[in-house]
Amino acid sequence: MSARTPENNAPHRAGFACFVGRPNAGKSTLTNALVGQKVAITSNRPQTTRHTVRGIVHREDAQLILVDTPGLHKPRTLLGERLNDVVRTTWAEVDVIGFCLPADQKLGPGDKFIIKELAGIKKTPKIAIITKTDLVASKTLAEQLLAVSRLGEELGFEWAEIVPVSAVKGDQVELLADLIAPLLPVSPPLYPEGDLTDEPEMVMVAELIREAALEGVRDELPHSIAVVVEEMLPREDRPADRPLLDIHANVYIERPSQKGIIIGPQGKRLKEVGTKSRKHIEALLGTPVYLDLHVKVAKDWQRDPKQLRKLGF
Ligand SMILES: Nc1nc2c(ncn2[C@@H]2O[C@H](COP(=O)(O)OP(=O)(O)OP(=O)(O)O)[C@@H](O)[C@H]2O)c(=O)[nH]1
Repeated sequence: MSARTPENNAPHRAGFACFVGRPNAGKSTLTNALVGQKVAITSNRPQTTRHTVRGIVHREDAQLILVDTPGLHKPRTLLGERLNDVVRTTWAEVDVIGFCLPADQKLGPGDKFIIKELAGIKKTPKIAIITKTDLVASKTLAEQLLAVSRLGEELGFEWAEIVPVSAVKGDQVELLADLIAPLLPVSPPLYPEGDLTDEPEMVMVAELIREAALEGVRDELPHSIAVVVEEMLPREDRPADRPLLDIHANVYIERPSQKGIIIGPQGKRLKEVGTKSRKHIEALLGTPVYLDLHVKVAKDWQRDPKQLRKLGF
């Protein structure tokens, strides 16, 4: 395959970019908007992105592989420490780092903590992305642009670009890809066209179930939920034009007392979780799915290295 695009003879580029920023900054939504399909997990609850999900943007001139990391935060548990390690490892490996700052939130200590860490990664170009621009007036946006530019200066580095975007409205999302592309190394595509992610399907399915399970539950619960897909098998004896994929998954919680919250009265909540996540899974895999969900207690799994490994951390 040639590493040049036909029209302008510019070399083809390919590489990795990751979005960083405080929880809820809009990183997953932006990844999805760039890729054009739901691959990253979005939620209005902080720190729901556990796995490094990659979205792949295929363009004529470049291939952008987006690595979505969990938020960097003060570790309270073994899981927290592992998450921070994952973040730092990712940062050191990518070609471009996009720092996401929501337009509707003041630049706070959390952002400064992250930007300070970024300043230490000298070689990698850093783009400041002001997200959720649809939520603010242009004056607020202008102030935010200025604030982030000044903070870079204070910390002794210059942003390669500063871009305002709205992933929800699709404003400037294409422009962001245009700006990232030239910062990637000259390279032929690294993934076959059509691949949107290389995350194993079972992990993505587990994330979709976890996302549905998190919706509307009490604040202390999110960190206590883990989902493991035990089995994904095509149902036998189905006509070729009516396939069915059987998926068996376990939803793990930490304490027996949390069971009721997840399952709900007469199993109503769990049923809703199943219905909702099944729709997303079917859209992702492009096949009808029978989803079998079980709730299990794995006592204090966040503090137990053995259990963490079993649950995929
Ligand atoms: N209005 C508006 N809301 C947005 C936009 N982008 C994201 N959001 C919302 O902001 C919330 C957080 O978005 P996510 O994409 O999950 O944020 P994240 O940074 O990936 O969050 P973590 O996974 O917790 O680190 C969700 O409720 C999104 O719908 C945007 O462009 N406009």
